[in-house]
Amino acid sequence: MPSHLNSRQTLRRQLRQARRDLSVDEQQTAAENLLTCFQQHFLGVDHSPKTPINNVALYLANDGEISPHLLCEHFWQKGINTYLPVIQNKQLAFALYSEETIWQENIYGIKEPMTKEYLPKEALDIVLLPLVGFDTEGGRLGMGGGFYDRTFEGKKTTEAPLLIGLAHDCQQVKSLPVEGWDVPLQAFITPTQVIKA
Ligand SMILES: Nc1nc2c(c(=O)[nH]1)N(C=O)[C@@H](CNc1ccc(C(=O)N[C@@H](CCC(=O)O)C(=O)O)cc1)CN2
Ligand SMILES: Nc1ncnc2c1ncn2[C@@H]1O[C@H](COP(=O)(O)OP(=O)(O)OP(=O)(O)O)[C@@H](O)[C@H]1O
Repeated sequence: MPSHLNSRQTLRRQLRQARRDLSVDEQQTAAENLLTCFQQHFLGVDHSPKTPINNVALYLANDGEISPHLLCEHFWQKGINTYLPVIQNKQLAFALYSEETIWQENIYGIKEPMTKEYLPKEALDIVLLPLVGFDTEGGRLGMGGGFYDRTFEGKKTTEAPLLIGLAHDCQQVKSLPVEGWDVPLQAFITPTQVIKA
């Protein structure tokens, strides 16, 4: 195996362990500070978004990932529609997430909405992505399925949606080994900082 792929695997293992080592209390505090950080950077003084947001994709936290559930509550209060990824032909489709959602589990045991209705991905304003590691250049290391990369392959940074990674601070690395298929993200939000790539 080429050494850069090997180092990707090693990094993935170390960074997954680091986020799984966080306590329940640390996870709760991280989720609260993530919401504060998001609000400070994406909302104007009057608490409305600086640019209108209608549709946001997020995820259900798994394997120590920082949880966007407080962001989700905030979106629901604002009448913003939220969507969750559903694995479809090695890509992701985005299904509405509401109080009425009926669930199924994907092959990794992560809950997904059970539906055949998806929002075209271009109609999403923001996608909040889970990640294992990130760097300040927009580099993202995921779980290794390549799902987000396949889904947004070829998307220009000026085209919707805005891709924003959510992470614990312990998931930041100096520089990630980049692969040709990696889709760069526009920003990362952690409990303490917003990093624009
Ligand atoms: N919360 C969340 N949802 C998500 C993602 C994610 O990273 N986080 N995904 C982002 O793409 C997709 C799922 N991708 C995943 C890829 C690998 C594993 C995983 O646990 N792999 C195991 C091996 C499991 C097996 O092969 O049976 C492992 O590496 O330990 C989980 C999710 C869609 N939904
Ligand atoms: N656009 C693409 N077309 C075909 N294969 C792809 C594409 N993007 C990624 N892959 C494949 O997916 C595999 C996993 O990629 P990678 O390790 O970058 O996933 P990841 O970003 O960590 O995962 P995820 O986005 O699911 O969290 C790679 O071996 C690569 O061959």
